[in-house]
Amino acid sequence: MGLKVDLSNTACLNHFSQCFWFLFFRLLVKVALITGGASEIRDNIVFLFLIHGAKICIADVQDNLGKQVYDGVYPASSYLENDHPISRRVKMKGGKKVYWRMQWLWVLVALVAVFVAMAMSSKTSPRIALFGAIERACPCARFSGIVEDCCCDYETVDRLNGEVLNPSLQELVKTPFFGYFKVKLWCDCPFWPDDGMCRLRDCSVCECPESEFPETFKKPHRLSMNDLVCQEGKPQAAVDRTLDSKPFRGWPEIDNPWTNDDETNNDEVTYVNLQLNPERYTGYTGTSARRIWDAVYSENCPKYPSQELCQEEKILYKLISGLHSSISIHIAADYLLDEATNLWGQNLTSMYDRVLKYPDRVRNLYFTFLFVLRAVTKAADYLEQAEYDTGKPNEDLKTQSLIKHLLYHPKLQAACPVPFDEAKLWKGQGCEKCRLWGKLQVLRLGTALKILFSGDGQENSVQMLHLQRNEVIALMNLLNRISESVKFVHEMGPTAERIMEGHLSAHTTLIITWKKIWSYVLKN
Ligand SMILES: Cc1cc2nc3c(=O)[nH]c(=O)nc-3n(C[C@H](O)[C@H](O)[C@H](O)COP(=O)(O)OP(=O)(O)OC[C@H]3O[C@@H](n4cnc5c(N)ncnc54)[C@H](O)[C@@H]3O)c2cc1C
Repeated sequence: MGLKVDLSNTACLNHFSQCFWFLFFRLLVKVALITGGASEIRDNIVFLFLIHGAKICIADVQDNLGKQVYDGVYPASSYLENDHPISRRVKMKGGKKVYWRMQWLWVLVALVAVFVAMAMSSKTSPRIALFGAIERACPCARFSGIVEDCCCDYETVDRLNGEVLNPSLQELVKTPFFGYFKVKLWCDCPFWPDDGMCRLRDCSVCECPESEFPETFKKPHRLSMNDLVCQEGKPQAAVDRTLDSKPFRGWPEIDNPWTNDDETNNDEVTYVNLQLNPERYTGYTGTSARRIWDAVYSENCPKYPSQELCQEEKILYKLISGLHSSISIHIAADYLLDEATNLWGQNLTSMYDRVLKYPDRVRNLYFTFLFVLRAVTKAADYLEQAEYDTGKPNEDLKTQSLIKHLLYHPKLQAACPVPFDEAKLWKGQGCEKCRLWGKLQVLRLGTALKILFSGDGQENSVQMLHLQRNEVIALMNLLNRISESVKFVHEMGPTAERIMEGHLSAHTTLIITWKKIWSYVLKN
């Protein structure tokens, strides 16, 4: 049959998409797509439905040759009216009942096909149940086994994070001790002139009045020189020491040699309430923001991804990348969706485009989490004995008990006692290479590095570790931030991937399907 139908005819297509059954079938196809049906079956279902819709559409066009083309909605029920070609044809074979039976047959066939597709895909892909409930499988089937260079597997990390770490950390960062951070927000950029301006109001930091900042934080505690044991004639290197039986000796005001920031100059520092300054989308984008990341990567990992990189350099790269992933996840988790209405929410597309699409970035996030967790557990004795005094005794007791709960939780001890084995790295004295990190200006990671690579790597060393109050605050907040990112990836990652990958394959499928319809129509 040499039927010529112009499928680009908009009236036809309008009518096409308004057909009730076609929409219903399309819904079923969507379910098949979301559940990740095997591509062959999925294509055929789409093809089948579109052909059915096309037949109705063709019949309409045939029926209206020489008449005015339809305008507006043509409801499905009108197929059953007397003057409609299909219902007329159906009536000749027994009237409306036969027609309806035909439609139910279609529905039955469609449902069977969808369930077969779901069953076939269930072995290989994470699932969404038919009515929207997310089945909690592994975060992404791709991430299983031991986290590279670490001593725990992905499943354990997700479980421990969900059951122990994240809930405790969320509580901990709300306590007064961990809620305030002393920071020098303004300093000259050593790399290029920068006005530090960004587009959104949300970019600016909400500083807190000095009166709100705990009094105890303002009294400096200087270590006596007896506490400092010189190493290679550099007193600043002497603060890097492993732990002894009485680790905590008050909060010192000594600069961290692993970072460039000098927060000890009290004239220029401001106090921020971290709860009022969540890490989220700030509108800091474009070349300015990207330039910073470029500088961070090129300064610290100039040869990446060359094979010549030594283990230490690879670790440095993974830490930066993991931190970068965590920041990107937070931006996506709390995004300004509509500036006009000030609507905030999750942006799963951004999360997918910036992080999930690149499995290495997810792996680096998990790696950084375990690295920082190891720093925290290694400093357990120190952190347990530290004073969390903010002048609010009840709150401070709670802080102390939360710290103990976190550090000595039996599940953590049992499942992941040594999240990362730093003993395999930086065995030599001094480790000038590691001091590259000083350029990072990232106090948080700097603190983790300071704990992990203090002293000469001997577990029994009696030399001392001294942490600033600000460093401990930064460290626990960092652990919490990465814990949030890992949790978000675990909970929302599969949905984001399914939506994004579904979109991509839906577009591809549609193009292929239109081609099939076109050649089918031409042949018949
Ligand atoms: C320290 C720091 C903190 C920031 N905090 C915020 C914030 O709180 N809120 C906010 O809105 N913006 C923040 N920004 C800016 C934000 O990180 C992005 O730079 C900005 O949103 C622009 O993003 P982008 O998509 O252009 O790519 P960027 O995130 O700028 O990435 C630049 C390039 O780095 C590579 N890359 C990206 N991610 C990774 C990864 N995980 N591992 C390896 N390579 C990667 C890619 O090639 C990418 O094109 C921060 C930037 C920095 C440097």
